Amino acid sequence: MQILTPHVYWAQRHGEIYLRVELSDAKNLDIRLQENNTLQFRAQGHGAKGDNEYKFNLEFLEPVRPEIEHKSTQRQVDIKIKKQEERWWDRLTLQEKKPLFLAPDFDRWLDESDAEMELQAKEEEKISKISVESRVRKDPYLGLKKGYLFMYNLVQFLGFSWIFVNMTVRLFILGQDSFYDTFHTTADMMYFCQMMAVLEVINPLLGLVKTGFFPAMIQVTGRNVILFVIFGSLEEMQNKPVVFFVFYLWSTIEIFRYPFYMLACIGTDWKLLTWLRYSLWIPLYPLGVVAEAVAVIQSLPIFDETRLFSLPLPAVLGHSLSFSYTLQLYLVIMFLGLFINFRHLYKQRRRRYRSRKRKVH
Ligand SMILES: CCCCCCCCCCCCC[C@@H](O)CC(=O)SCCNC(=O)CCNC(=O)[C@H](O)C(C)(C)COP(=O)(O)OP(=O)(O)OC[C@H]1O[C@@H](n2cnc3c(N)ncnc32)[C@H](O)[C@@H]1OP(=O)(O)O
Repeated sequence: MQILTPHVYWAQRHGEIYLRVELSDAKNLDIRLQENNTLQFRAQGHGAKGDNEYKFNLEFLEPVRPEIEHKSTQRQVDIKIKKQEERWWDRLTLQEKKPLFLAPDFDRWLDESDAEMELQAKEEEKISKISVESRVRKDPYLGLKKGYLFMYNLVQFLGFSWIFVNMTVRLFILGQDSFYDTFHTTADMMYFCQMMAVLEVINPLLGLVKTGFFPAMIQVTGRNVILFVIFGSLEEMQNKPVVFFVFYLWSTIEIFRYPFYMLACIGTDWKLLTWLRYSLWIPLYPLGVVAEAVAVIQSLPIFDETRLFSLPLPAVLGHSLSFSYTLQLYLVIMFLGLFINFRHLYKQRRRRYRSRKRKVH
């Protein structure tokens, strides 16, 4: 048998040398480092000149470690050698003239600055992994917290879905007639969901979620004023079509927001659901505030008439101060609340899409 030289391709990193020997189905591999820092390769296989014995020697530019890793596949033999010192080499071999059988491995090739960036990225990844692991280790109740949040979001999702489906089915069957008894058919579930929603103000206070306390407070208080004070305490309001629009707008966002949070609890993210959670509020929030404002305005004469919640006044100032004045002030606060939460949601949307874009590049 003739002894031939295979084609050898090489690339380096600061700490390693990679060699790719073009020899398929290599057998009887004998790869060793000789004392003079020379790699000796010998094997039988199928190379450029067919089935044969192939060999080559490479005397490295700088000292390498004696342990050599190699893997023979059907197509090639991959060799990894560790440098004694982590340093960029100007060339592979001690002899200046490049051996004819040796060429750069362009699949693996990086120049020094690219290799440095790769090294840096690996370091950063290692550091962030360590910090995530230590954060997880630091909080022994993380599983419990996630479990609680998951259950909370699931219950809210089921509640609002029930309201949404119920209203939609009734709308298809009864048409506009369904507007008038929305309250009687769905109020109990809405009471339950909105009472539970108070937890959304408590959760950020306990550090369970990253939500700001103030936006959550505005959201929950705003809705509960409408539900419990305007609709709940005035029977005259309960069969007005405005109830339908308010409940429909509230539940439309929630059937997307809560599943989005459920997925976040298990570290999952569905692009379409995320987009809906961070986009649907753009039309729904102003519409919701307008519907709520209509409900408040419609309730003003009823409060004037019934004197419900009116404030007793000394006789010289008149009989009592109607609750409708408080509600007129509330109308102004409502649009202030709309502005604060609209800005908050806009920032959350920008933060979400900006950080995702950064992750992609
Ligand atoms: C002080 C008293 C003031 C009283 C003032 C009264 C004035 C009231 C006027 C207000 C008008 C209200 C009108 C309103 O009722 C109309 C409507 O609702 S119409 C329908 C449309 N509505 C909406 O779209 C709003 C829906 N609501 C919300 O989006 C939230 O309630 C809000 C607080 C506004 C914003 O949510 P948040 O700040 O939580 O943003 P994110 O969703 O981005 O979440 C931030 C991170 O926290 C994680 N998180 C949050 N909650 C949970 C949870 N339950 N479970 C798990 N994880 C949660 C979330 O995943 C984010 O994490 P990361 O940053 O890692 O992604």
